[in-house]
Amino acid sequence: MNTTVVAIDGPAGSGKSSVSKAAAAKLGFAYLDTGAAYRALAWFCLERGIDTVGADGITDALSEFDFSIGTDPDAYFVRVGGDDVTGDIREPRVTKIVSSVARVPEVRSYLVALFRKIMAGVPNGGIIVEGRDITTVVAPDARVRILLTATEEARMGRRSAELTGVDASTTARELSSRDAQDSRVVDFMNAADGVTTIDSTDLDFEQTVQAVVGLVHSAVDKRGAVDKHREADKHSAVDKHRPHNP
Ligand SMILES: Nc1ncnc2c1ncn2[C@@H]1O[C@H](COP(=O)(O)OP(=O)(O)O)[C@@H](O)[C@H]1O
Ligand SMILES: Nc1ccn([C@@H]2O[C@H](COP(=O)(O)OP(=O)(O)O)[C@@H](O)[C@H]2O)c(=O)n1
Repeated sequence: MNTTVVAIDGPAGSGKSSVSKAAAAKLGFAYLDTGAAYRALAWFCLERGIDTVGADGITDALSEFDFSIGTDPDAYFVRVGGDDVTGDIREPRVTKIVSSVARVPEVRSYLVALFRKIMAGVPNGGIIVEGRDITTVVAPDARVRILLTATEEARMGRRSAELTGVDASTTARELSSRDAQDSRVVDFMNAADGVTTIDSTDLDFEQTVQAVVGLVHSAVDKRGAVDKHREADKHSAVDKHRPHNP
């Protein structure tokens, strides 16, 4: 079966993870959170006491980085070796260093290859893959490519609502400096050619999920129509060339 790949990029707090997971569940698709892999590697470096200022220690760590992730949107998990790190990778100490880990070219090529392998092995009819470079690097040929945005104010408001006990202005400062650092590696603020922008600033969560699901449905319907057309053309070509037996 042909897997429908849906690629979603966007800045921190735009709703990539939560919206992609909910949309995947609605569509019966798999879900791949690529940011979780960068976070898990950052967590692994902290556990091992690896210096993340220089790139060498991080690159060396890749050979021992035993990462696994759940792609069922209803049974999401992130593991490193025998440790379930699903919650730990969201800790502020990980968020603080993740961009330093993600800027290393060897890390990016290693993880991009891993993402493609995971995408190729999904059992479902489709997969939603979300991150920063999915529409441009990981899956530029995806059937549906989306840039999910929201104003900085909306994104910061959403993120600080999630992080209880952390001062809102600290969250805002950290989010904007992480976006700035990440933007130096890949452009996820501007839609590449052929990428559809969904601005969720004035949409609630359900409306945003619906916008993604709607784009997927129309792309799949369009593809179905093209396939039917091709099939009809094929048959008429066969009929044309069939020897006429009176
Ligand atoms: N359209 C929306 N309206 C309101 N809240 C939203 C919307 N989209 C996402 N959220 C909430 O914003 C927060 C950040 O979303 P998240 O999926 O973690 O973003 P990202 O993965 O892009 O960093 C979550 O609490 C999520 O439920
Ligand atoms: N495709 C991706 C996904 C994430 N990342 C990095 O991983 C970090 C964490 O990603 P995330 O999606 O979990 O971040 P949030 O937007 O959820 O806060 C980002 O800040 C980037 O540094 C990346 O470089 N490329």
